[in-house]
Amino acid sequence: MRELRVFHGRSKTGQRMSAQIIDGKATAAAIRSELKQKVDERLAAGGRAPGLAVILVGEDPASRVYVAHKRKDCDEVGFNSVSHDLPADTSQEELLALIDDLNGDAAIDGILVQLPLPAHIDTEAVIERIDPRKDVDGFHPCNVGRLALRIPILRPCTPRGVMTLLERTGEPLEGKNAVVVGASNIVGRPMALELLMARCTVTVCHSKTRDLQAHLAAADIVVAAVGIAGFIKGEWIKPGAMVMDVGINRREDGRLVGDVEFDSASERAGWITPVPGGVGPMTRATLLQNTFDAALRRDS
Ligand SMILES: Nc1nc2c(c(=O)[nH]1)N[C@@H](CN(C=O)c1ccc(C(=O)N[C@@H](CCC(=O)O)C(=O)O)cc1)CN2
Repeated sequence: MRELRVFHGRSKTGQRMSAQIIDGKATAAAIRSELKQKVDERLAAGGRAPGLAVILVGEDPASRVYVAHKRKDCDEVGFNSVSHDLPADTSQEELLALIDDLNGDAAIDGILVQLPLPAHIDTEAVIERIDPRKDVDGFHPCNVGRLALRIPILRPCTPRGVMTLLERTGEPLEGKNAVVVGASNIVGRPMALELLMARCTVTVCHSKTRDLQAHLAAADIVVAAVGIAGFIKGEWIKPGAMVMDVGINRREDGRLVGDVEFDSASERAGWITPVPGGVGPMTRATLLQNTFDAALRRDS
């Protein structure tokens, strides 16, 4: 794995570590650089820049940061990004009308509506209004359905990003026991479909799962997506497991941590993603890949 940072030593808190750290930031940078080259080639051949519309409704501080990063990423790779920052009291009808306009806009290949939306807006209705061919988040029922049928076109960004990281380790995935902790629509469920497509044996655990530790004890791959800091303890990890931490939780002291106790898990895991710098940057890079793929498909 080109971007792999191997770390056999001691962590900041002095813990002995044996896991190989998967550097999502470096992998994401490599993907952006590959895309930039493809965009340059496309422009040189007389094509147009892929266009991404990014819609933000309201003032959620984290969403503002994520959206700003996505726009910056577009600039870096030469995409045309169009911003729609709407006030928190935007009605559902206004948002749907904007999506209708963007669905019909020939310069736009991808439409992204940053989540979460304000409570008065029906998120499912908004996602379903996006033309599936422009649904670069991969959340539309058509795209999730295609993934379930193993004929994906646009795949949800975080799970696709996790698969990219797993694949770039060079470890065979086929036949491995994979446990996904969390069953959300945007991560847990599509993650399970991705792992199944890679021929893993997949278990999805959630808040009603009876013996999480027993499932994890057999897990060669763990994907943690619960949104609770340090929820998964290091001693629950099977020695040598590949641990992919999707959680991004801000502690009271301001530090960002994942859903997995990193130091203790690093002593047992074979591979592990850090937080920050693991899966998060891959979500952004995969959005760019999806937008490029959508542009190619619309042109063909
Ligand atoms: N329409 C969407 N909304 C949301 C998605 C999504 O995929 N589509 N996912 C999350 C938020 N998200 C992208 O939008 C996202 C979150 C975090 C990161 C990231 O790079 N995190 C960094 C740390 C960032 C920080 O310092 O705060 C990291 O983990 O290293 C990227 C994308 C919910 N909404």
